[in-house]
Amino acid sequence: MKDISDIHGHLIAGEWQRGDDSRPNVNPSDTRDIIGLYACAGRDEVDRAVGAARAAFQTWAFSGPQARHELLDAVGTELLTRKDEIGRLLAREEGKTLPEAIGETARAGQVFKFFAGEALRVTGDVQQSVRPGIDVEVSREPVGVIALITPWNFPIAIPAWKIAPALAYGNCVVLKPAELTPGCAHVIAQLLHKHGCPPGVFSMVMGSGSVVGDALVSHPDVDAVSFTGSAATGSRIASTCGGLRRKVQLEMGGKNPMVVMDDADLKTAVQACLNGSFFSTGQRCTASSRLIVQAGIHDAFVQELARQMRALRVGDALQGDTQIGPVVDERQLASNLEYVELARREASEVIGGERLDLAAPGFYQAPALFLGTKNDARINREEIFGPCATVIRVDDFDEALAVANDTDFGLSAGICTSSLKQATLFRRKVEAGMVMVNLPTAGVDYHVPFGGRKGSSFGPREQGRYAAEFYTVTKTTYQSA
Ligand SMILES: NC(=O)C1=CN([C@@H]2O[C@H](COP(=O)(O)OP(=O)(O)OC[C@H]3O[C@@H](n4cnc5c(N)ncnc54)[C@H](OP(=O)(O)O)[C@@H]3O)[C@@H](O)[C@H]2O)C=CC1
Ligand SMILES: O=C(O)CCC(=O)C(=O)O
Repeated sequence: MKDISDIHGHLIAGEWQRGDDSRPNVNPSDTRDIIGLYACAGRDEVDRAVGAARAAFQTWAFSGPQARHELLDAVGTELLTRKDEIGRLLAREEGKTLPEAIGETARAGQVFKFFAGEALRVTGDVQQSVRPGIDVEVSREPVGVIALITPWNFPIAIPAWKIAPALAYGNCVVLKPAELTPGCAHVIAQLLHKHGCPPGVFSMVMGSGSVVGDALVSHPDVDAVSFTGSAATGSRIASTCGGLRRKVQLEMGGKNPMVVMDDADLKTAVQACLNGSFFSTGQRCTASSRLIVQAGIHDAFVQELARQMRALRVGDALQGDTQIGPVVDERQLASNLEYVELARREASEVIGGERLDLAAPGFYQAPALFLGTKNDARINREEIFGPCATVIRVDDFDEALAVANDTDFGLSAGICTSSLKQATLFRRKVEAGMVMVNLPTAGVDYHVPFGGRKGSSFGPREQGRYAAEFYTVTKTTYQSA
């Protein structure tokens, strides 16, 4: 029988609340390892959290920047100081390797510190009126109560890059982390609580998307929703928010192209693709999932990439020599394996991709390359979200660019080339929110905008000072002098 005192509770109105339902947080590297029990909320908890946020809003909105700066800075400092320990928890609950997990925790710390600075730099405009004797001021104000819904693949960085700007600009927050990975979000909640976040300013309610997520998105007292996750859930949230005329920001999937031109440095191109396609087990919305390779370099590139891919060590995320951790859970692994089966029909050759049975029971999969594919095949249209990349052979730059842009998504795009002309043309013409030249499509900075075009994103950008567009509303004031 489970002991209720062991359950990690929700944070609502400044208090830890357990309820009586909970779910085990399972280590995907070794399913015998249960990290802890985490509470599962229902609609009542959501109501209480939103109510507490509404009640706290007027005070927090007018609290001034110093308190916000100090809170965010303290949380950022502690995340950085404890990055090894928290990174270990992240690797244990999500399955990315320890260095990746520690790096992500450090990134979350930097995000908090960045927005601690932004809290001191909320600016507006003073303009001259077209009418004499009138001053015009454009100022930014907080939006209100913001619901944040986050996925499992970046369980600390994504909550951080939504919570920190929301609080910096004076909003109150209710966070619902992914049910698969609540541990890191729970740590952020602990730190906000510990460093004096006033009751109701930040609440965290754990549980399933269909209950807690849905209750939050449709709650009458929520003013805005920021979501990262699948395109299907994102579309559903967009229609609910549209109907309610509620501000919404969506970060969804990608089918990111990486173009490799004949004149690319082979070593650079292979490294960029190895990293972009397979690191973090391919579970990144910025992963390079379509490798678009010019005919002249194609065979040498594929041979070298396949050789290095096969040499990648798949294993327990916490083991020092592991390069590719497990897939996050059985459902995601089953979905990846279905795509491998589909690739057997749609590609001319499949390398790797099989389920691996290692010493510990976990969700292990060998990285996979699907060769000789056509861009209209399903494996090139749908986001797989696993350690799988397709290869599409093209004749020249124009064809590479056309294939790169022929997708419903538009998050990140890369090119490997030594030609300044081709790099420049690609930067200008590719339909993506982020472009990488001689770099992996995944792996971004914490202080500049993040987001895409077409089916990948909706609403204003996340991160950097551009985050203010979503987390504030402008007010234009006219005053007779
Ligand atoms: N762009 C990205 O970064 C990500 C993309 N994905 C893509 O999505 C696929 C499925 O992953 P999955 O985790 O199921 O993604 P989801 O879109 O289902 O989950 C993302 C978040 O939304 C929540 N959610 C689910 N349903 C609803 C709902 N009806 N209303 C409100 N919130 C909801 C989830 O809660 P809960 O998990 O608790 O049910 C989670 O917190 C992956 O295979 C991948 O292709 C997934 C994760 C991240
Ligand atoms: O590539 C990165 O660094 C970020 C990717 C990301 O945010 C995502 O996959 O959701």
